[in-house]
Amino acid sequence: MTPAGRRLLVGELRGRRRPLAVMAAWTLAEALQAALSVRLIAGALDGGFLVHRPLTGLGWLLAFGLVTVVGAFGARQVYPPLADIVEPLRDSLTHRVVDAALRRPAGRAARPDTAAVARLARQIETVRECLAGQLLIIRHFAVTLVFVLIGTASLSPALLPLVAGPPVLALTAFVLLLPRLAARQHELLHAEEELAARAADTFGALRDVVACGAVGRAGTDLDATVTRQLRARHRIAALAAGRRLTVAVGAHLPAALVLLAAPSLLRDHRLTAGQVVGALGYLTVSLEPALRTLVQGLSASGLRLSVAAGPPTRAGGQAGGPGRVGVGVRTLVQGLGPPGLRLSVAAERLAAATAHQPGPPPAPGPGTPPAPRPASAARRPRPPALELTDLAFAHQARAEPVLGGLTLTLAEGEHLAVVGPSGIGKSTLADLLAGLAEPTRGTVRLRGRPLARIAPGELPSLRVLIPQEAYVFTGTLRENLTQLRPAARTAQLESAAEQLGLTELLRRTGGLDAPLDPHLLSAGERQLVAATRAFLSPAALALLDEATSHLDPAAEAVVEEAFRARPGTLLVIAHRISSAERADRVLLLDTGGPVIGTPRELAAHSSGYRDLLGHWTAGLAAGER
Ligand SMILES: Nc1ncnc2c1ncn2[C@@H]1O[C@H](COP(=O)(O)OP(=O)(O)OP(=O)(O)O)[C@@H](O)[C@H]1O
Repeated sequence: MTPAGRRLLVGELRGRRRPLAVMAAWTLAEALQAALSVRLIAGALDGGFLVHRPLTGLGWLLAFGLVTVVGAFGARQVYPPLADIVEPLRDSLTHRVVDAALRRPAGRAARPDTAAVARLARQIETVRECLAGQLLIIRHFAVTLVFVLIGTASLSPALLPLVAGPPVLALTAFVLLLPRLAARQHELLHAEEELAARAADTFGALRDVVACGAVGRAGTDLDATVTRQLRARHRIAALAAGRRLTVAVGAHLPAALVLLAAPSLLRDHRLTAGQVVGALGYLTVSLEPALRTLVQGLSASGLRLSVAAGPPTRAGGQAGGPGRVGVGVRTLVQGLGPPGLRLSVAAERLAAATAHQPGPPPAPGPGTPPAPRPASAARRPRPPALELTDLAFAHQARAEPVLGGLTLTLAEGEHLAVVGPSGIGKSTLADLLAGLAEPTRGTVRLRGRPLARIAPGELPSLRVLIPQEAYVFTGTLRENLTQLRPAARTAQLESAAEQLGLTELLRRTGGLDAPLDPHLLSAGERQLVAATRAFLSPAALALLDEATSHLDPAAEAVVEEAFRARPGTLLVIAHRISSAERADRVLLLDTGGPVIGTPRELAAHSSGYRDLLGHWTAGLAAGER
């Protein structure tokens, strides 16, 4: 247990001396039964029924019944003081955690943590339940062991060495095993959290995964995480087998030794049949269940306690060394790391489903010669970069269409901003242009080619979509940035990083070839990586769907300026007014129908655009943007 954890628990328990003392007193009453019951049965046999004095035997049994009632009453009375210990502990922990959480400064969270309250309650419940369980288990075992030893010695001192040695040996082995079990438990939790985080990242950024043709890579990543979790589970299963051995050595071995020694001890009149039955009773009825409960309880609820309140794990935002068992108040306050969500099956299926999917053919590199054009093509005027004709889309045949017939042409090199109220269909438009959704009616043409006739594998070389939820995979920054242009040289990568404002991240993470852990990046940094990857792609059409929403306005301007300067056409679904105002033209999607014009024209003639400007400006004034 870490010093912080020990301090927390000791501090909490110190204030509860009285209930602890009451609990100890009732424990003694409960233990009286364990200590006397077998002795009384042996007395009934040896002093009563075996010597043909049934009334004496019944007297012993009556005493046995009384002791059992006292023991049961004692067992019942243990719970009120236990509640007096753990219930205030829960209140105290909740108070400390909430207090610390409220005082914590708002940082640049990697992503919003909406489940924090539920996790907080669960972690505290775990600590409370496990602490109560631990107190009961340890108290019960200690009392049982002492009274089993005293009871056995009172039956026959000759049995004591046979009964005392193995439990002590087993306990020592178990105590030595506990830290390794704890370490394995942490390892498993870590693997489960990593899997949950990776699955959430991948599923959350599925649009980006598909848009940048990284389905195979995402599947491989998930597969590796699933394998790590499986290995951790195997390791913990192997260690868990050691717990059964502990019970066998601690309780079954002494019973076997008593049975082996009994014939010679009976022959030498150093032992009676009743004493043999009594000793076996102590071992099988009292010691074995107490030891089994201790071993299972400590390695299950004890490790749960250590994990619930132990060091934070990587997915929780901090490195935590395995094997550090403890109730860290800092962890309770800060961490409350993501629960080990059991997504392994889903992730395994995804990995299996994507393992054989063919990826897109490699995008042409900078040095790739352009495809030969037919002689007649040289004479034809260059087609527009993007042409939408009567484009309509509905999610279902009888559903209200999201887009109802949009016609629009974008020239090569043009910069269009798309604006409109939430839910009007901006992302749907981006999906249609990226080929991720099929129009219900109308056509999309990229440089004159109908999108519907372009093979999916060719799409990444023609258009690139950067959605709000960016996909960054484990590997190096170089691998992430060259996903869409594998042949990009270091100088190109560095220049792109410079233009998009990624240099600081490059420096912090240790350069292009240093390992990159996506979970250590903020949402904005992930967007920067995705934007730089898209910037480097050979696609002439870049579609930014609120792709810079997690960046501040200055960083957003840097990214958009870089894309404006890049050869090709730019369509930005605007997140801020500044973004729309930078564009050559603005497409307003509104309930009254689409309107297009320069920012100035729309401000002058479109009441819908003016409404949006007002909304944005009010937001700015309120400090929202
Ligand atoms: N899979 C779906 N099935 C049915 N309706 C959907 C589905 N996905 C989106 N919609 C609906 O389609 C409409 C357009 O959604 P879309 O995400 O394109 O809007 P948006 O303008 O991008 O919104 P926002 O600015 O909030 O991102 C919304 O009303 C949305 O609820």
